[in-house]
Amino acid sequence: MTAPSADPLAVTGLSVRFQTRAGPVAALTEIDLRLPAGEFLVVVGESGSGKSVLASAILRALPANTDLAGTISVAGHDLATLDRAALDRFRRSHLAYIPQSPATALNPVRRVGSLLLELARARGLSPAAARVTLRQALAELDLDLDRIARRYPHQLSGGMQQRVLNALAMVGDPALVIADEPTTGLDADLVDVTAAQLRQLTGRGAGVLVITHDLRLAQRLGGRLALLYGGYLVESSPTEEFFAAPAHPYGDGLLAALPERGGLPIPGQPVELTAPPPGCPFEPRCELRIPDCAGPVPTPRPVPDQPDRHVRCYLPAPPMVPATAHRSTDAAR
Ligand SMILES: Nc1ncnc2c1ncn2[C@@H]1O[C@H](COP(=O)(O)OP(=O)(O)OP(=O)(O)O)[C@@H](O)[C@H]1O
Ligand code: NI
Repeated sequence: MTAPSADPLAVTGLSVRFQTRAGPVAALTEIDLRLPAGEFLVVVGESGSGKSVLASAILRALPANTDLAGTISVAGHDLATLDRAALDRFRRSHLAYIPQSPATALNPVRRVGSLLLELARARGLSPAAARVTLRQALAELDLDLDRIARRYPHQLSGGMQQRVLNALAMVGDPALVIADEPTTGLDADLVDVTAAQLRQLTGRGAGVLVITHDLRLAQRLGGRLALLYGGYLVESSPTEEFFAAPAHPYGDGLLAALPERGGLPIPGQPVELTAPPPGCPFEPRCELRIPDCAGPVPTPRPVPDQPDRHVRCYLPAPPMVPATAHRSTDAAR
């Protein structure tokens, strides 16, 4: 069912609008993304920037009050063309999804063991193979399949639920793995194991999309980084190059907010998605703004001399300086 040469994920011109009583919420606007096999795509951005909506859009799990424009292809398939049953089969067999709130992700009336084995078998494994793979993935995360098998999901702690879902992603050969904050509630050792497991998945050829607040985790995973702000993809860069010198002023601000880089929070408030500014969404908070930034929204363009980086920014020479360098004057104020 998978086209062999297709990327695990390709998103073109994706916009998502929620119709609410307060008016339309512009959760995502004109997003283009590509995730090749065997690579990481790390999505970062502050709370409300649209990260989880992106995951839901890819999974076609958005609520009914949603207008979606653009195309999303998973392993060469446009899921919009599938009916409910085919969509469900496709998701179970080709996709692994680690949701942001594991508590609501596991069927509350099913015992953990039989639920996990059923989900593992949907990825095409025999019962025996499913059991072996699950047992091993759980053991790496310090969980014993036999000890948790007869429990119900609510009888597991939040951290255990997170680990159960992370382990499930390791089963079979999903073409695309989407992990929304996979390290929530895990201590440093388990974060290490989780990073290693995600790396195993890329090693086996999966495309792995990781959504995270944890910039250190993003840096460790590498691959490419997609920076969201107010529902726009404001920068797309190799992760290493982003951390060396972000191209977008918002990226620069995020890094400057890290404790080890000065801990200066970005001034101002996130975008009001029911009434976004007419220009660049970051303009009201941007210390480097120029008159152009007030509108219209800049289109993505390659960073000068770095064709594998794209930025939505009017600055003729985007920051591209080691983060915090131009903020030192603020710190001295
Ligand atoms: N069903 C919905 N109806 C209306 N607005 C919604 C709906 N779902 C999400 N939103 C809004 O869309 C925006 C993006 O939400 P999203 O959950 O993607 O943020 P996020 O980047 O994942 O944040 P966090 O880091 O807190 O998880 C938010 O302003 C949110 O309130
Ligand atoms: Ni989220």
